[in-house]
Order: sequence, then structure tokens, then C-alpha cells
Amino acid sequence: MTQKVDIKRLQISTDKKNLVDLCFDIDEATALIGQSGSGKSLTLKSILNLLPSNLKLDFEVDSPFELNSNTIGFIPQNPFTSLSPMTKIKNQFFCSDEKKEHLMQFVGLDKKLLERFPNQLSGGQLQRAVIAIAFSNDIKLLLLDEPTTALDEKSKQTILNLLHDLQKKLNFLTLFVTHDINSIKNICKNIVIIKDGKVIEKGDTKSILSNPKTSYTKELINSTFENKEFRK
Ligand SMILES: Nc1ncnc2c1ncn2[C@@H]1O[C@H](COP(=O)(O)OP(=O)(O)OP(=O)(O)O)[C@@H](O)[C@H]1O
Repeated sequence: MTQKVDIKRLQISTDKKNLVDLCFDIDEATALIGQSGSGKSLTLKSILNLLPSNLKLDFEVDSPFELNSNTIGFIPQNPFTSLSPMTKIKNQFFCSDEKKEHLMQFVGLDKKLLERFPNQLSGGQLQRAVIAIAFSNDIKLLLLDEPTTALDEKSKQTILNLLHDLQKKLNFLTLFVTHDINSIKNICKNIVIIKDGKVIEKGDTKSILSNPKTSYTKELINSTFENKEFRK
């Protein structure tokens, strides 16, 4: 497994106030969890170097690889808007035809779908294609921004199972951003809970779920997750 990415300081501010001030590791698969407005998207945008220009970033990171578009794959929330609508799926990859076909097979899609335009795929198929495209490069880090929110329950499970499978077969780190603890319990080994741009709790998934330290974490767990298997 690739060594961890150690985010020593990630501070985002406007000229009037601090929005985010975090310190955490991306170790194997890590979930970043918080309610709306807690700073999840801004954190991802900082790592992707896509922060809006009105915001100031102070970022200190210790990473075993350079963080750039060749090493990072990004899966956004909505597969319907994340691909170019007028471009066939096959032309949205950045790799050889042979690798495209291999990646499509890897995510469980028929290679014939390479010839289609995005609007000719279902939501679940499209998100699988987006994941395949993210692996065009030999990525070291996969960032996921609520990747199942726009999908129905069955497609959601397919995508979560696929991610679990990919982690077992390929060597990459994962940062999974969500407000839904339930969706990451089988995928992420670690959880970082954030509130108002600050880490309020972090640790391994099992202990956070079985023994949450703050009422905010308890609320997040209770709102999304019947975690009977962790509550003895
Ligand atoms: N460009 C910006 N300028 C000023 N403030 C911003 C900007 N973008 C986001 N914010 C503020 O920063 C805070 C964190 O926003 P962010 O989008 O990271 O939240 P989030 O946790 O991703 O929320 P959600 O789950 O609703 O997407 C919010 O208070 C938001 O209003």
C-alpha cells in the first residue's frame, strides 16, 4: 500500500474569516465526514488546486508522491454533469484503446458502451465509467465527493461494492467525502469528522462508530446509520 499523505496544515480563509483549519492523514482509505457547510468541498478543491480565487490557502503536506492531475483521480457527486456531453465515452479517457477496454471491463461495463455518449448510459453505468476514466492515469490518490448521492439505492450499492473491489485489487489511497457515515463503513478504515472547518474527532472507523466521543458525531451516526453491528 502506498504510504499515507500527511496533511499537516490546510487553512482556507477569505479576507474576513477563516473557513477551514484542518490537520489529518489520508491513510489507506479515509473518510472526511461533516454536515453541510463544514468544509468538505473546499478541502477537496484545495487538494485538487481548484480553490476559488477569492479564497486564500495555506497548505503544508507531506506526501510520498507529487499531488497533481496525473496522480490524483476525482469522482464528483453527479455523473450526469461530470463528463463532456458531446464527447463519446471512449474519447474521455487519457490512455490507449487497450487500456480503455480493460478499465471498462474492470468496472463491470461492456466495452461497447465506449461508443456511446454520456446521456446514453444510466446513472450507475455513468458513474462506473467516470471511475474507469479516473484510472486512465496510474493514480495514487482517489478523491470522492459524495459519489453516490445522485444515484438510486441499487446503483449506490453497485458503486460502493466496486470501490471496495478496486481497493483490494489496486494500490491507491482514498479520501471519501460524505455526510453519510453508512456509505463508507466497508470502504474506509479511518474517519475524520469535521465541523465548521475543524477536526472534532478522528480515528479508526470501527471505534468511531462504536464509541463516538461527541454529540455531533452521534448525530451524524444516528441520522444515517443503523449501526447495530457496532453497538453491543
Ligand atoms: N468561494 C467562497 N467564498 C466564501 N465562502 C465560501 C466559498 N465557498 C464556500 N464557502 C463557505 O465555506 C464553508 C464550507 O463550504 P463547503 O462547500 O466546503 O462545505 P461542504 O461541507 O462541502 O458542504 P455541502 O455538504 O453542503 O457541500 C461554507 O460556510 C461556505 O459558505
